[in-house]
Amino acid sequence: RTVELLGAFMVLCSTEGYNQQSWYTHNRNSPDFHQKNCFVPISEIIAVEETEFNKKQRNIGRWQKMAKLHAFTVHYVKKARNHRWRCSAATFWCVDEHLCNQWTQALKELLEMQKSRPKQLLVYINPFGGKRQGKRIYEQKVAPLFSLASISTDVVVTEHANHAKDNLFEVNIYKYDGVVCVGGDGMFSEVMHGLIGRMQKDSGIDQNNPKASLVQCNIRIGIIPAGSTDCICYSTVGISDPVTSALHIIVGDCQPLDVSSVHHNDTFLKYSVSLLGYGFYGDILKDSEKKRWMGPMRYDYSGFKTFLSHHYYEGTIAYQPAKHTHGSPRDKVSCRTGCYICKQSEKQLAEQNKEHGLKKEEGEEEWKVIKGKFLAINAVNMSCACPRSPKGLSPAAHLADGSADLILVRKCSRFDFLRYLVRHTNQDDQFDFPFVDVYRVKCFQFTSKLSEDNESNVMDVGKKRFGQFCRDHPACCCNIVNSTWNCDGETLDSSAIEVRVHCQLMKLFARGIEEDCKDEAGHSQSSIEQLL
Ligand SMILES: Nc1ncnc2c1ncn2[C@@H]1O[C@H](COP(=O)(O)OP(=O)(O)OP(=O)(O)O)[C@@H](O)[C@H]1O
Ligand SMILES: CCCCCCCCCCCCC/C=C/[C@@H](O)[C@H](CO)NC(=O)CCCCC
Ligand SMILES: [Ca+2]
Repeated sequence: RTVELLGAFMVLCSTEGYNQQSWYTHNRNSPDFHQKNCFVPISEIIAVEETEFNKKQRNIGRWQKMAKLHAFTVHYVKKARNHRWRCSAATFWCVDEHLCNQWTQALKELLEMQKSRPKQLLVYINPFGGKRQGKRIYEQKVAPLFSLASISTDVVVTEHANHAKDNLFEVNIYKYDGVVCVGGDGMFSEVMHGLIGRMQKDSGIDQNNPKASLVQCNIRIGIIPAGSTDCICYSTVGISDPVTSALHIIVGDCQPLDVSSVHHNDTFLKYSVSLLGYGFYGDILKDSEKKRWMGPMRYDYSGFKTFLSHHYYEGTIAYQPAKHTHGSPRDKVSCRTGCYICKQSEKQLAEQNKEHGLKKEEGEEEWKVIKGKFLAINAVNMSCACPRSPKGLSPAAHLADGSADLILVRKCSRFDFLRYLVRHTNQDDQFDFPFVDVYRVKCFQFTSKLSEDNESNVMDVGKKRFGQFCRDHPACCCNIVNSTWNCDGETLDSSAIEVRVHCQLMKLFARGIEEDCKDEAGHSQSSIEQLL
């Protein structure tokens, strides 16, 4: 019946940007049917509108003589290469007004039934993130799409750091279906801290207790990338592109995300979803903060400088392996949309929530301890893929499996460290070095040698006399001063930390990275023939 009804229509298909338009009849038997037609699941329709014909369109072929034409336009998601989404449109027209209304009505009803779609959003824009384009990106690329999809918004352009976070403790967040942040990873982090913090406050949970069972945050966060690294957006969508992200928000996607809590001596410091990095990435960040005026380039500058300085840091790591999850960091099983490993963790989480047994178990499990000199200690909750490194720091890390990958890069030569870094940009295995170890963990603790010494009150006069460098090996680049922890792009004040992964603590408007299944002609094989 669907095909019959549509047979009565002519279709005007316009491609991305509404530039090239072509007219054709909807006839399945015509030879070019499969080239010109696309199959769009209802879940990927953005909006349906009644359409007025303009003069230009009316002057076409035999339809010119008709008294009145009736039409509706379907705006839908068009999947392009490299996970990029675009808004495309097809206008259906015919002479039968009743038929046209029936179709418009039916499609609108189907859209109404998409319950996961947001209707009201709270938007925070950081006008100073990345290349300072946040406001323009939102106004020109995102707001028109939200309006097309009939999403109403309350927009706050931030005036200072922590504006968004503080605001989230004051507003009635429960009237929104989601919070959108326009900016980079730092802006996302602010919004996440605001939302998770607010949820704990409203539920009477003390964030300073490292063992507290945190309350999940069901208000989804959407990220419109406008920052310098945009690692969280890239790792959860597959591309850093504002229009693609806006469309994932509109269709109401949902991607749960693991969040790590970071504590020092029973004091809450921060949450982390991407990178907790000590040594190399901590030093890059510390140096780059002084060069914010350089924009995203600051990371290249500080990265080069930090690489040359080649500092090692001595310390002790204790961790509990993540035995609950089925994957391992070197199994080459990437986390993709509908990930089986993350689904298994979700089931376990639901069972644990029923039994409240998690905490007892954790206390009983063994801790592994590693002492050493490290160039970098990186704990990642997700792959940390970004345009600089499309496969990321740990390519097989999972977004929502309740674990983090702990990567230890021990003291090695500059040349070896460079080989390690270069492997983040090609297909070779970056863990296949004798000086690199990687573990999948559910919690870990770190203490630097310096704080251990201070705690045991062994104050070495030599340290003071020789300043920053190691007394035993003055030429070895082994730093007596501590490095800084880089927590999702922000520095932590303490070097001794205690970290615990909270499985699926929050949710994003995303669906994880889709398996790319474009055929030669660019048609998506995974589209479901639901509508046309
Ligand atoms: N109006 C503002 N003025 C100054 N700082 C702000 C303002 N709004 C937000 N911030 C702060 O700016 C910091 C950086 O912002 P953001 O993450 O958007 O950009 P970025 O650092 O360039 O990108 P990335 O985090 O991806 O590297 C955030 O930590 C946020 O707290
Ligand atoms: C010879 C070429 C070698 C190139 C090697 C490239 C390796 C790049 C790996 C990039 C990993 C990014 C991890 C993401 C961290 C974010 O939470 C954080 C906030 O945005 N960004 C940085 O700390 C900024 C970190 C900046 C890294 C350069
Ligand atoms: Ca994870």
